[in-house]
Amino acid sequence: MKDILDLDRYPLDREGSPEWKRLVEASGAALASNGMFNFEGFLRPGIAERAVSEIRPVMDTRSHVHKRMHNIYFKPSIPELAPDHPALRKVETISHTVCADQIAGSTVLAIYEYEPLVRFLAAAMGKPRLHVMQDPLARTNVMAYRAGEALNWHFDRSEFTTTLLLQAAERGGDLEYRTDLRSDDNPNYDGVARLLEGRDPEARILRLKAGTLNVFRGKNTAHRVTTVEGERERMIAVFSYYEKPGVMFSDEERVGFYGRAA
Ligand SMILES: O=C(O)CCC(=O)C(=O)O
Ligand SMILES: [Fe+2]
Repeated sequence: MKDILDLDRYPLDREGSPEWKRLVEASGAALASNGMFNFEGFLRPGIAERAVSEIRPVMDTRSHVHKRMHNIYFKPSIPELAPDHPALRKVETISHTVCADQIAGSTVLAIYEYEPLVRFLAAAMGKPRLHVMQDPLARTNVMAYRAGEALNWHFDRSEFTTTLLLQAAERGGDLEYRTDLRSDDNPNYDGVARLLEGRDPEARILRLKAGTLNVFRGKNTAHRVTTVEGERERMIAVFSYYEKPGVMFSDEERVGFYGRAA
């Protein structure tokens, strides 16, 4: 793994050492204050390109194309909102998904399963343990966005999202986010409406470099990936970890996300 990840800069493999503890502390502090942390240069030079070349053949021929209109909640309705409330404004998402079962033996899956990474992430997130997902499709997804495509405004279902950018778009394809737009006890529908109308001055744009690991607290921070422009597709791996071992999606969830149950 030391040829794949920059373990000199990010000493995940030295659990318990002073430098490991410093990294856990700094990452946890960034999560608390900024809602995210980024490990730029997490992948050694040339590794992102290698990972992309492993995935490109299946991405080009067998990825699942997801194109749909949805609201920021990914729900058909919200009981306390009228159907025409501006917080329910629909937006369009288009992406291409490759599932874990299509990339067996890949560099990306080896990183996902790397036990020191799983242990480090748990420590940074303040959890006793994290586990890889058991679901053969959902455990890791690689998403591609081509010119004109975007992942539109949403809140995440899980508290944290862990991604690894493999290839950046020439332009666009940036992570735009509005920190703490809502909270567990205040849905702030008017604030959501303002954001969707493009009138929230607190929305920020983050331009990630290929090879960066991003851990993001997205449950109450609205976010989107802006529309990709140019020839080069944006390609990103999304890692799913859970506090419980053995997590699986239902057949319905798999069909909904990937167009197939197995
Ligand atoms: O592609 C990204 O940078 C963000 C992904 C994301 O928001 C998600 O998977 O929920
Ligand atoms: Fe998200």
